[in-house]
Amino acid sequence: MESRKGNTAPKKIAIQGYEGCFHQEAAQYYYGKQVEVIPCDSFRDVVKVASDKKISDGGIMAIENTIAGSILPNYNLLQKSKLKIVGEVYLLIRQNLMVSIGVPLEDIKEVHSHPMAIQQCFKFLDEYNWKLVETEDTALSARKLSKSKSPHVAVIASKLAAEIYDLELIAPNIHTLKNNYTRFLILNREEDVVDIPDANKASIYFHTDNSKGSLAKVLNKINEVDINLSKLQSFPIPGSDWKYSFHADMEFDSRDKFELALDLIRPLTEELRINGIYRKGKTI
Ligand SMILES: O=C(O)C(=O)C[C@]1(C(=O)O)C=C[C@@H](O)C=C1
Repeated sequence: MESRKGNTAPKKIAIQGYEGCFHQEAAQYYYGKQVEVIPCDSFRDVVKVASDKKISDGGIMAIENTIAGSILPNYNLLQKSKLKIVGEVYLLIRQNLMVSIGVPLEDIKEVHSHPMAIQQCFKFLDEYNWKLVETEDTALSARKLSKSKSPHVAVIASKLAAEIYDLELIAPNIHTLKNNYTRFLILNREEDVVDIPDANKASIYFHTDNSKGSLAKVLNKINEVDINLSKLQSFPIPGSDWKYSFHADMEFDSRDKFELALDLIRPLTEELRINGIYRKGKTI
């Protein structure tokens, strides 16, 4: 299921950020414009709210970006939660520098934004001697600036945020690479997950006994059944003296191949968990 646009009742979806943030854009793409987003200050809060069926129908969480890389703590949050990945969205991110109306570039002393947004603009920011201030969210930073009207603060956020909060876009498209994409995961509670018949992607978590060649054996089996390993992320297992666990994303053209891969790698792993079976996301 790529998109749930057209479904009747608007979904209540936990997102990281506020009106005008990139998570909202991802939510509107996946669930349709009528989606009711529940703004959260942190990814931890997204997981908490998304896990609570009295408050929400799930959540959306950024997981990686083509410039700034993986958001590693989010893999851990996912691992500890009972949430499953049911979809994904790849969103083109355009970062812009904005100020209170009339503030010239020379007067800027500080730039406020989400750490991932700041990281996406280092090439531009390195040309100035501004203090970089990490905040909860791009759009919230814009909202705060619209209230404080500080003549020394600039914000990195979307064009939409500049419009909503009536800020002046002083430098557009300041992200380091044109192809600046963020991948967002669509998360549902385990009990609400329905089987997606045309699923062609899965995310798994596993660790081996850490013996020589144990990871290579797992990867060889995945290759043998003609599955494309689209991402492999390692993490230290806390308290294990430098042993590692792995999160793998796999793309396949038949569900049978994926099930076969699981059967083949299960005996080679000490723990194997399926974090989600879903349709590969579109790039928008
Ligand atoms: O601050 C926002 O607008 C967000 O939606 C967060 C976030 C992220 O977590 O990566 C989303 C997309 C961009 O990569 C920058 C920031």
